Amino acid sequence: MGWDYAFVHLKYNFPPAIALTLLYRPLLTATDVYKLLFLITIAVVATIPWDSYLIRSNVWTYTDDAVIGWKLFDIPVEEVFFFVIQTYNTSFLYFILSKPTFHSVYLRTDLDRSHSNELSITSRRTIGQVFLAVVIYAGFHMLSHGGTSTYMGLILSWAGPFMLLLWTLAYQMILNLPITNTLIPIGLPTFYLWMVDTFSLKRGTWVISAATKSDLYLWKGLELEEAVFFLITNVMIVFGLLAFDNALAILNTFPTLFPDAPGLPGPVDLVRALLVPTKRYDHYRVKVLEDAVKRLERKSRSFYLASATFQGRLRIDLILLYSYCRVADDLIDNAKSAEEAKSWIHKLHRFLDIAYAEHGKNQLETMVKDEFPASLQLALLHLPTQYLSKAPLYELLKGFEMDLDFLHPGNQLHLPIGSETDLRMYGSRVAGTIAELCIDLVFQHYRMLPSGSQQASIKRAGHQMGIALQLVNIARDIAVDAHMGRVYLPNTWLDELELTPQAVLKNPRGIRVGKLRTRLLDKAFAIYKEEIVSIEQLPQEVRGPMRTAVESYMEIGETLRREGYEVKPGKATVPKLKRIRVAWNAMSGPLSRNIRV
Ligand SMILES: CC(C)=CCC/C(C)=C/CC/C(C)=C/CC/C(C)=C/[C@@H]1[C@@H](COP(=O)(O)OP(=O)(O)O)[C@]1(C)CC/C=C(\C)CC/C=C(\C)CCC=C(C)C
Repeated sequence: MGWDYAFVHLKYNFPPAIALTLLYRPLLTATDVYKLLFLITIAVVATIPWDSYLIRSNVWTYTDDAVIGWKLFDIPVEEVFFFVIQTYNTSFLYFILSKPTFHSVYLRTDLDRSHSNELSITSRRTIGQVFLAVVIYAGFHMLSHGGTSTYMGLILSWAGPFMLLLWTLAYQMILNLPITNTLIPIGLPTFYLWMVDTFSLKRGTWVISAATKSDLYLWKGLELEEAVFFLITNVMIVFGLLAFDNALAILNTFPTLFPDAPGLPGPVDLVRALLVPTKRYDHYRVKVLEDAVKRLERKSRSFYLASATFQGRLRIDLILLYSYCRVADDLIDNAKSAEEAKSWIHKLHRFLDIAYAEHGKNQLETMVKDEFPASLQLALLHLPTQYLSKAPLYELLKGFEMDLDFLHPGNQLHLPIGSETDLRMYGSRVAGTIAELCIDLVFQHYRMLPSGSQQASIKRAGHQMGIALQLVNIARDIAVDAHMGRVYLPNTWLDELELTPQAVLKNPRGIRVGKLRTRLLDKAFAIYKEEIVSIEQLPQEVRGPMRTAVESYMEIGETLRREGYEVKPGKATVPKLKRIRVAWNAMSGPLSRNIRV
C-alpha cells in the first residue's frame, strides 16, 4: 500500500480543480452541472471496461507502493478518480472559455457560406469522418499485430468510434466555433497532463509494460502512447461538451422545430436535436441572430457582457429586443430633420399596430420591406412581440417623440425637459419601458414565477431601475448630447445655477455642469438603492444576470462619480477588466455598493 498516486492527485489535479471552481463558481448554471454529471458518468462507464482490460492484460501496472490498494474491476480507485477529475478540470476550463459564446450563430451550414472558394462544411465533415475511420482501422490493425503496437492499438480502437460519433453529431460547432472554444480547452489540459505524466512515469507511479509499447517518446520521459491517450481523452471530453452545446443551440434557436424545448433537456431531446437535418434549420433566423448580436456587440459593451450571463431562449429574445430598440432609437437620433424623425416614429407606430393586430403577421413583412431600410428590416421583423406587452413599446415611441423637440424648426433650442418631472417622465418612457419589456421576457421564459401582485411590484421596481439607468446614461452623455444640440438637464436645475441651455451646449464640461452631473448621478443611485432588492424576487436563475445588466451600467455612473475623474471627450467607459469584475461580483450575489446619496 502506498500514497504516490493519491499524492499526484493532491499535488497536480486538485489545485487546478479548486482554482477553476472558485473562478467559475458564480457563473455555474444548472445546465453546466447537468453537462458535467452527464459527461463524468459517460467517461467513467466508458473507460472502466477498457482500463480494466488493460490492467488485467498487464499493459499498465501499478507498483504496490504507489496505490492504496482499493480496486474497482481491478482498477485502482485513484485511477477511476482520475477519469472524474480530468473530465471535471477540462469541462470547467471549457465552461470558462465558452461563457461569452452565443452558440446560435454558429449553426451555420453550407447554405449560409459567404465565400464560395472555401471548403464546404459538409466536405470538411466528410474529411474528418474519413480521418477518424482511418484512425479506427489503424487501431484494430495494430491490435491484430500485437506486441509493441498493442497499447497504441488499444487506445485508437477504443477512442476512435467515440470520436467518430461525436464528430458526426457536433461537427458544426467543432468546425465553426473559435479556437478558444475548441483547441484551447483541449490543448491546455493536455499539455498540463503531459507534464504531470512525464513526472509520474519518471517516479514509477504507473508503469507501461515494455512488451506492449512502441518505445517512442514525444520528449524525454513522455511515452508516445501516454501523450496520445491524454490528447484523445481531452478531445473526447471537449467534443462531448460541444455536442451538448450544439444540441442546446438547436433546441433554443428553432422554436418552430422544438416549440416546447425544456430548460434541461433529457438525452433523447438532445439526440433528437442533433439528428435534425441541417436543411430543416431556419437559416434566416440564424442570420437574424447574427445581425442582432453584432449590433449589440458594436453598440453596447455593458449589455453585451451582461447578455452572456443569460441563457437559452431568454438570452436570444433579449438580444432581439435590444436590436429592435437600438434600430428604432438610431432612426430617430440620426434623422436629418424633425420631419424625417416624425415620419420614422409614425412608421414605427404603424409597425406596432400591424404587429399586434390579430391577423397582422402577413402584412408586416410587406410593410417593413416597403418602409424601412434593408439593413434594419431583420431587427424589426424579429421583435418577439408574442412575449412582449404592447403598452411599453408604444410608450417608448412617446419617449422618442420628446426628443423631436430638440429638432425644432429654425434650429432654436427648444427644451423638452423643463423640470425634474419631465426628466423622470422621459426616463420612464425610454428606459422604464425597456425594463418592463425585459421582465416580460423573464416571466415568459421561466415557469417558477412569483404571484400576480408580486409580479406587478417587480415590474414597478424594474421600471424605476430603468429610470436610474437612464439618468446615468444622460450624465455620461452630457457632452455627446450637447454636440447633437441636446440638453437633458432640467431647465429648473439650470436656472438654479444661473446656466442657460446655450451655455451647456458651449461648455458641457464646465464646473457648474459638473455639479448637475453629480446631482443626476445622486438621483440615479438613490433610485438604485431603493429598488435593487427587488431583483431577489425574480426566478433564481435570472437574478445574477439581471444584477449583471444593472450593475454593469451603474458602474459607468460609479466611474463618473469617482473623485478626480476627469470627463474626457466621447463616452465614459469602464475598462474591460473592471467590467468583468463587476459582472463576476454581480453573479456572486447581491452587491453592497458604498452608495453616497
Ligand atoms: C442583457 C441584455 C441584452 C439586455 C438588453 C436590454 C435592452 C433591451 C436595452 C435596450 C437599449 C436601447 C437601445 C434602448 C433605446 C432607448 C435607450 C437609448 C435607453 C437607454 C439604454 C442605453 O443603452 P446604450 O448604452 O446601448 O445606449 P446609448 O449608446 O446610450 O444610446 C438605456 C439606459 C435604458 C436601458 C434600460 C434597461 C436595460 C432596463 C434595466 C432594468 C432592468 C433590467 C430591470 C431590473 C429589475 C428589477 C426588478 C430592479
